[in-house]
Amino acid sequence: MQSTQTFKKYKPYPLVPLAHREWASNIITQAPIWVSTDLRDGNQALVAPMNATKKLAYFQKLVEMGFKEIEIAYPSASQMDFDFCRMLIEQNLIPEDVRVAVLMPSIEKHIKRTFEAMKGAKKVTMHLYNPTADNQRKIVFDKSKAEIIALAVEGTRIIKEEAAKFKGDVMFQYSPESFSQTELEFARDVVNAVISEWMPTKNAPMVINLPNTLEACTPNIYADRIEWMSKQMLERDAVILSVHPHNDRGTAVASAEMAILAGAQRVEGTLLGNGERAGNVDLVTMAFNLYSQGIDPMLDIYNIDTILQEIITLTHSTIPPRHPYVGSMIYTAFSGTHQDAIKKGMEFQKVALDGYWHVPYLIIDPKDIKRDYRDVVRINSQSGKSGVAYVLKEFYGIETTKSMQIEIATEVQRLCDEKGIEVNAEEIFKVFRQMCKL
Ligand SMILES: CC(=O)SCCNC(=O)CCNC(=O)[C@H](O)C(C)(C)COP(=O)(O)OP(=O)(O)OC[C@H]1O[C@@H](n2cnc3c(N)ncnc32)[C@H](O)[C@@H]1OP(=O)(O)O
Ligand SMILES: CC(C)C(=O)C(=O)O
Repeated sequence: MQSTQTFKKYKPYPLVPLAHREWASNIITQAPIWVSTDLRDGNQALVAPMNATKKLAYFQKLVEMGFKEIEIAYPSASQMDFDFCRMLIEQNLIPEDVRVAVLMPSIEKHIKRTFEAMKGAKKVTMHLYNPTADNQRKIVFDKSKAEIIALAVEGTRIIKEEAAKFKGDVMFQYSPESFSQTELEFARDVVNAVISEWMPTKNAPMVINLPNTLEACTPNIYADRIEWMSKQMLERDAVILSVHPHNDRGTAVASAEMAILAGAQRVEGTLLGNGERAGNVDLVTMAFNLYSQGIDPMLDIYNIDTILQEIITLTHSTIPPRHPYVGSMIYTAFSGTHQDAIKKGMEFQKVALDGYWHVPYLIIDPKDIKRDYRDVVRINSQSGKSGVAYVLKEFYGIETTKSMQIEIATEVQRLCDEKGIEVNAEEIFKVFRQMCKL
């Protein structure tokens, strides 16, 4: 093995001084406020960002799924983004119950341009961000902590001034971008300075969004940070605490879930986790995680295969076969003992009286998302007699005795070994016919 010390250039992530940690004893009992950022954060990561026609088709899918808050653009970034906002507003394409969100930097001309883009919108979230992490302050902005706070407060002040003239309902959102690498005390100071400038009330709350911009710590530490911030924030009752997890360490879903345990009320993410680098948090997986715990996900995920087919066409992406809940292989077992348990579980499920799902190895009932029970078992050299019996029953309605199953499975196994790949139902039926001399 090559000897290398390069790992030493990475600093370990600091622990959080949390005296009485509460989140670890909590459970999730309801869906958070979902915010899709597919059309902004998701879109900015595509090789070919969507044009207005594609964005509109995507927007309509998000509405169909039941999203009530959708980040649609960074309007001051490009004419395309600006025009997309105008199109939605002027053609009255935003349903009454949907709030659209737009992102802007703390730069006066950008803020004014953003308000111009949103003129006529009935419900809008004006989302201000500026990076706050040490490396951003020093390297990118060459600003002191006090200057970074001043930048955030000045942006807030300008938005407040513009919002006072705006006809629609404005929700203000602030993100200390790169929160995940910002010293906690400083993140608190920036956020509290912004809250003090905006002065939200219980009846007119604002959003504080704490992004895991570059996911750099384990989900438990992110949760500690969220709980710490939640306890240190001014006007907590007038703040909707939001999170925006990214997936750099591959743990965005866990981070988001633990953040909810720690007090987050709102989650920003994308369908299938599209987004910068390793992506944003995957809201489809999050919604199904709630669903599989008996919690209403508050999103229409029942036609998810149809919706996602349209989404991946728009973004030129694919769904990995092992993607949780929605991959093509998620409800399929090849291995014999799993197939045996599934077969027995399916039989038990037919007579179960308690209304709950009991089938081993299937996280949810595939029928809930209109998948076919036939695909639950596929046969290769790892399969056994129960699997073969399952296929004969599902595809041909053939009941087999245990001794027949052993005989057929032995021959099917020989065939699989010979072919080195799975055998299909037709081939299994052929073996059955030969054995039974039909
Ligand atoms: C984590 C996120 O996803 S944040 C969103 C990221 N999305 C995007 O960047 C897409 C939209 N961005 C853009 O269109 C452009 O970057 C713009 C219009 C914002 C700025 O464009 P330009 O003026 O050409 O500068 P550039 O793209 O190089 O951006 C860097 C400048 O913005 C400043 N800046 C970056 N973020 C912010 C912010 N939130 N508030 C204020 N200034 C900012 C940087 O300090 C730098 O300023 P400098 O030129 O004085 O050094
Ligand atoms: C602007 C913020 C919310 C962002 O996109 C991020 O931090 O990833």
